Amino acid sequence: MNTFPTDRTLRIGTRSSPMALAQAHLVADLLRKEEPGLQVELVPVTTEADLWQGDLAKLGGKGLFVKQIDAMVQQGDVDMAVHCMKDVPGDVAVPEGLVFAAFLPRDDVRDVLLFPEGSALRTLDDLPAGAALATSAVRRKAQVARMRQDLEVVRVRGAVGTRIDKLDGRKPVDTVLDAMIVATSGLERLELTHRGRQVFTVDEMLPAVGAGVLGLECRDGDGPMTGLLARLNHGRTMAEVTAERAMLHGLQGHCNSPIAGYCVTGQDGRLSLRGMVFSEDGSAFVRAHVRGESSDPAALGARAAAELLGQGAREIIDGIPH
Ligand SMILES: NCc1[nH]cc(CCC(=O)O)c1CC(=O)O
Repeated sequence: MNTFPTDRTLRIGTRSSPMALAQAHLVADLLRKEEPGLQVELVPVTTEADLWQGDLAKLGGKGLFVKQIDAMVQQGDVDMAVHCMKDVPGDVAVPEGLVFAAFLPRDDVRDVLLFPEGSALRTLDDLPAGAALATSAVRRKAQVARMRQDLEVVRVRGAVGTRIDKLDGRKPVDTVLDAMIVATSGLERLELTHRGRQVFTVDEMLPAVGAGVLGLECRDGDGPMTGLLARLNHGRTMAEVTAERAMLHGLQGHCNSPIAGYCVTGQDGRLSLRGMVFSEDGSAFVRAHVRGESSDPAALGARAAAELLGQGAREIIDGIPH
């Protein structure tokens, strides 16, 4: 078995948000368990995208959260990065010289509805007409509109904890918020699961490509590092994420295009991939459900994309301003 040099400190580049730090700590613990005595150091960075409170599209759009950290890995400032695969753009290749050497077993992929602290409300149906529902994800907005057309969807950005502070009125907002949707796995990583009320089924709200998956990225040519990370890889999750991301790549969306994609491995070991592309308000959408062997997840993703495009996904994507 490949061992990591004992005289080398492993540096993990991470965003400085509480969720990102929790993820980096989790990975550091897993690495130390794998390689007892390993020296691990976290290098927190506040990215430009974290500082910017406006519309992300105006700052350069997708991938901003990961770009700065990727550059640090490329330059050798750090040895590796932990990324939420949901935040890693799927329309472009992984940056030059970098590789995802491992994916951790997938966490809960479902989205969950929260209410302000102390609220007696429990479900989306409990909200009165015109209530302000916070989310900045176009995918969530489109799918919520399919369940409730009468809500006002409000964009709220920032780290998950900050968003919840806004929901509870601890941080200022332009609009008083009546409810909010976040990722279940995000709540778990912040130890805030008790705040979740209605957990949406994947049929009600199809997850984002890569939801609930942490990817461990390092330099392609760093043998000891890729060798160590490979030992943490979860093969089934890797196949599922590869299929979803191949679908996303085939669709070539933009940062305002609501796209959902979710692949699971069946009892028989075969992959089952569902994909959907929505118009902004969810009133128009296309969907595909394809199955295939886990040995070629990228082909399955390409097939899902082709099917969605055949149903008019391009027109829906191009019809949304960006
Ligand atoms: N866009 C931010 C982001 N990126 C990943 C997660 C949650 C964890 C995950 O799905 O991997 C979140 C928070 C959220 O969407 O509520």
